[in-house]
Amino acid sequence: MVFTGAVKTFGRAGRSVRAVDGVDVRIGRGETVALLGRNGAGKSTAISLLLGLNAPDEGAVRVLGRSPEQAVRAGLVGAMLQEGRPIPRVTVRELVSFVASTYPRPLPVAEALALAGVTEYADRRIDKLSGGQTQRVRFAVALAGNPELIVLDEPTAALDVEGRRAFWESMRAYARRGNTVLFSTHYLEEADENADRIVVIDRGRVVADGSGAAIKDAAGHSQVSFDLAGGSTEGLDRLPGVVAVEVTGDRALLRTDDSDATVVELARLGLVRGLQVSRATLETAFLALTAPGDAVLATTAPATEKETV
Ligand SMILES: Nc1ncnc2c1ncn2[C@@H]1O[C@H](COP(=O)(O)OP(=O)(O)OP(=O)(O)O)[C@@H](O)[C@H]1O
Repeated sequence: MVFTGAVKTFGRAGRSVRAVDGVDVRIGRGETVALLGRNGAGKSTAISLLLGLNAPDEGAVRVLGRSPEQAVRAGLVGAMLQEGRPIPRVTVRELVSFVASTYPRPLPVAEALALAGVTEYADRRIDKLSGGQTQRVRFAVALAGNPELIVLDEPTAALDVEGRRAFWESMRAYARRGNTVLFSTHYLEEADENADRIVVIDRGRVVADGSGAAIKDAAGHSQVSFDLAGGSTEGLDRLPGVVAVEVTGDRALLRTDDSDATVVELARLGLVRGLQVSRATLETAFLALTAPGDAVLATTAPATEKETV
């Protein structure tokens, strides 16, 4: 799956929004990729381009070597979108069987039900299920055609903790079969826990692309603080890794992109009283990347060695 300089603008000249503003992303076969961004960042619009629901104004989007429309028509792409269709008054098994019958090479129905974790209530009517159960039925529907790529737009938005856990377990079982997954979320932990790679999107642009660890390293500085105990602050900004120094009262706070090196040098200097280290989190990185105003542009190595979907 490849976005090449993709642009999608809504509205007329003068009052237009570039919802997707020059996106270049390549996803390899078998990868699980999270599209992470705040509300209105452009995630759903990017997904609509991928599914052929919208056409890019500029650039191109290709899926499995075809146009998105062709890939969807060939049953190669399954999707679970935000706006739920009305829930039919049929059983789970009836719905999944019907959807499977419309594809050229569907999954056996029992397999789709098992993968989505809905076997237990397969003979219940969908309109009698809980929100979490319904969401997993929607996942079973997306799997029914045996797609190679599945696209999930904020799949766990309305789920409680247990519902989320169960949902991600199902998603990972599907990914382990060698399939490709792209999901959007604004939950950082979900992206970090369930994706091999995170693409952070902000104001329609990709502002970071890499593993959770790489994004943390690139944009989220660790903090090292210690008591000055009356000592001087001279030279602290030149310690290894240090990118910023703040002093509050008698406490120094160093922002560093290599906390180990900073701590080793502080220890050598004997500056260890009340020493505390807080590691960069994906959250600090995400906030830095999507800060209002000029975003910190930090794109980490996106190159994938896997065959492109
Ligand atoms: N059909 C449309 N007409 C006009 N503007 C739109 C349309 N769809 C999206 N937009 C605008 O494009 C921008 C990106 O929206 P999009 O829905 O892609 O973001 P998102 O990251 O999916 O947000 P959320 O997390 O809230 O779902 C927003 O400013 C939105 O208002």
